[in-house]
Amino acid sequence: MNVGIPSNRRTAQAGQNAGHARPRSPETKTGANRARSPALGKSSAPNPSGPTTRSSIASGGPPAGSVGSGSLGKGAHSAHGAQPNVRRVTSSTVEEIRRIDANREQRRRQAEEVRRSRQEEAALLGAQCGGHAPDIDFHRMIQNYRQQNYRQPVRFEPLDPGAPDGVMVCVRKRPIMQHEVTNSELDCVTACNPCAVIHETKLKVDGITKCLESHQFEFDRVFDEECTTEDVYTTVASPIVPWVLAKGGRATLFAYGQTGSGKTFTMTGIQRLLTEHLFEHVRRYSALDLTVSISFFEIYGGRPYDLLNNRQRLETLEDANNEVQIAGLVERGTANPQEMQQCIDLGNSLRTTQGTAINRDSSRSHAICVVFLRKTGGGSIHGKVTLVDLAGSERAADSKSSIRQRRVEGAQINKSLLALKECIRAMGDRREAHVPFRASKLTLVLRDAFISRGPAKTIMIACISPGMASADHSVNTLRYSDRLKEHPGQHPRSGKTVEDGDSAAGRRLSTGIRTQSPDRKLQSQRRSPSPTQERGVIAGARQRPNSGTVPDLSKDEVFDLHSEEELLDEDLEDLEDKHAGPCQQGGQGGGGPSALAPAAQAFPAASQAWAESRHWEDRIVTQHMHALQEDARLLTKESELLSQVQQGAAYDLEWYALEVDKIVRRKVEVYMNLMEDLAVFKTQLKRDETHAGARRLSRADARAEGPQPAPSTLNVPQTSPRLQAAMDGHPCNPQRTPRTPRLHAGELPSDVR
Ligand SMILES: Nc1ncnc2c1ncn2[C@@H]1O[C@H](COP(=O)(O)OP(=O)(O)OP(=O)(O)O)[C@@H](O)[C@H]1O
Repeated sequence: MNVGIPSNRRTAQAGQNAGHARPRSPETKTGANRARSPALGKSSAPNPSGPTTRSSIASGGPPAGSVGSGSLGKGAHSAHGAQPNVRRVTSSTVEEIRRIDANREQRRRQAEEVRRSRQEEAALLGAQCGGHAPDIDFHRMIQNYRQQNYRQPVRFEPLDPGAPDGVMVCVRKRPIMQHEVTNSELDCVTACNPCAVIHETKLKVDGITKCLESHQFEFDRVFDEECTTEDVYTTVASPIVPWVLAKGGRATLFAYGQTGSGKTFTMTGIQRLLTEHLFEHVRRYSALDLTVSISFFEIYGGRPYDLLNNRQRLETLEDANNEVQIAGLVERGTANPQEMQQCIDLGNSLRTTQGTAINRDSSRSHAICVVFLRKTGGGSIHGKVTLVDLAGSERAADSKSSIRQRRVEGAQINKSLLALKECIRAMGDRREAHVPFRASKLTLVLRDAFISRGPAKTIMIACISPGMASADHSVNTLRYSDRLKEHPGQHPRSGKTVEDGDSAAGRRLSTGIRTQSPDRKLQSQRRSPSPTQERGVIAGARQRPNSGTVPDLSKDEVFDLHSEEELLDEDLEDLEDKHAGPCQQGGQGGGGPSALAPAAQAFPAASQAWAESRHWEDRIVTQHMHALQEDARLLTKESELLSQVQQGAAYDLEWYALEVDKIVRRKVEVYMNLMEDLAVFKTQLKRDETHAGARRLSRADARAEGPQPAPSTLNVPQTSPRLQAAMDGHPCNPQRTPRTPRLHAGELPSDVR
């Protein structure tokens, strides 16, 4: 009601409202509401029943037709003396309508413009990426971050091996690869020496709004994708050569990182460059009278194999001085760079590689190339350079896409990498009296490289992939590397996460070992430790919780490692037997034919179940991947639909509702199918477990009683309580849940209908 408001103030207010998109005043609201009434459309027509003003209604005047303008005003003015008010209210209402229309039109134009420019940008980006445009919004966010935080990279100064710092950590980012571009992946790593930033792309809790989480780290040197291996060598490795010669020191250089991140690429380059450089310096230091020799071996599945001797299986022994010796390891003398390079090439060609989901040519072992500088004649070691190309750390998800053997390898690799980290950290921590070298074969054979009587230097090159799909793994790699630099009484100097901060859970991830759920932990605790557990330092840490042997290994991690190890014991036996090459047959500990073969002969049902399980294992992972991809596609569609409606571009709400309905139905269908397959898979797993139990029992019987009992006389053991509990409690347990019928497109399950 405008009663009591001076007319001149109301006019001014109406003028203001027309000019600015401000919240409506009560009067403009009234005007707008009235404007929507059909009567308003006829306002210019003469009104026979006479005009009515708001003041007249307020004052109890006669009700009449709609508010109008033009001729309408005269009678009203003469009758009630209120025409100026009518004109003003009317004109403000019309103006309000016009303003609303104009605003809407402007919003529509703006939305259209944004859409067009987004499309143009996506097309441009798509053209740059060979038709596979990555997510344009994330692309913009990363570009904005780079623009806003740009600073000149610090020049690459060669590392000083004489510096007191324990471990030097450098990072190398490889260029984005064609297969990543084809998968529409974004480059989500900003490398600017000495900083490395990983941008993780995320959706907020509403599931639609995109946001960027940037993890910042600082290292001794950070090499971007433009840097060549020569740059890395000159900065990181070349200062080591004169230092080793002059000081008689021992230098160890690691390449660490996710599978496919460029470790082998970097390490083979360093090996090649070192060959020339080393001989050059040996000539320069001719007064020392040194010879160069080389050993090259790999650790696969926890066992060393000689790469310069046809992959002969080796044994690690400890001598009277507690020094680890690798019995039978060949050491080849090399007179010139060419000979040394030939040895290196031979070793690299014999290394165990396999195609994985991430890398077509993935190294599945730790390759250790040791270059000795020995006194001519005397044979004592003057200096030593150890180049370690570590096997790629993996997420469980990466290895799941491969066969079981890859998973077992992956678990072994992660276990040894965890042990390596703990050793390096324990050495850096002066409070640590004990360094857990026995935790893995890798650390055991490297013990000599770490604890030598003379000067020693350790350098880690952390390799990271730039792809968005690897972002979480790259963060883990950098956290792992960052923590190598921690020293007592100091805070970690970087590893800052913009937004959420560095959560404990995130830190745990950096160990490469999953954290257990409380249930699983409890189950692990209940189980008695296996003999293998009691060997390593992890077992020691468990027995002496206060000894500080493994300083920050959380209990979760310890238990996880144990259960993982326990689960893998059987598999590793098979794996090692399978891996033994022809050269090992009949040799020391030679595996001979695969251990699976006799078992398969003895238990045809077991081998069939095993084969079926492998089939289902692959199938379930593929199905899950497809479900996720479909879900992601639907989510994108859903968010586009929603934003269209929110921007007012889609007016057909019926169409909108139909589209949403279609999307939701499809989602239900996809996940119901997956659940159905999961139910079958769980049955397979149970059968698998039963057969494995039978095999274990048979082996134990054979060992205890001599001849192996006939399969028909076997007592098939019950499924383990752990698996039974897991299956009983799981919604997909086929015994508990009736098998869901496969849905056809557009059909809804009965409980959803
Ligand atoms: N800096 C680089 N420049 C160009 N290509 C690179 C670079 N780094 C790695 N690559 C390429 O990336 C691919 C994977 O690299 P590489 O095999 O070295 O990875 P990796 O970390 O050793 O993997 P894995 O642990 O699985 O053995 C190879 O094709 C390699 O040529």
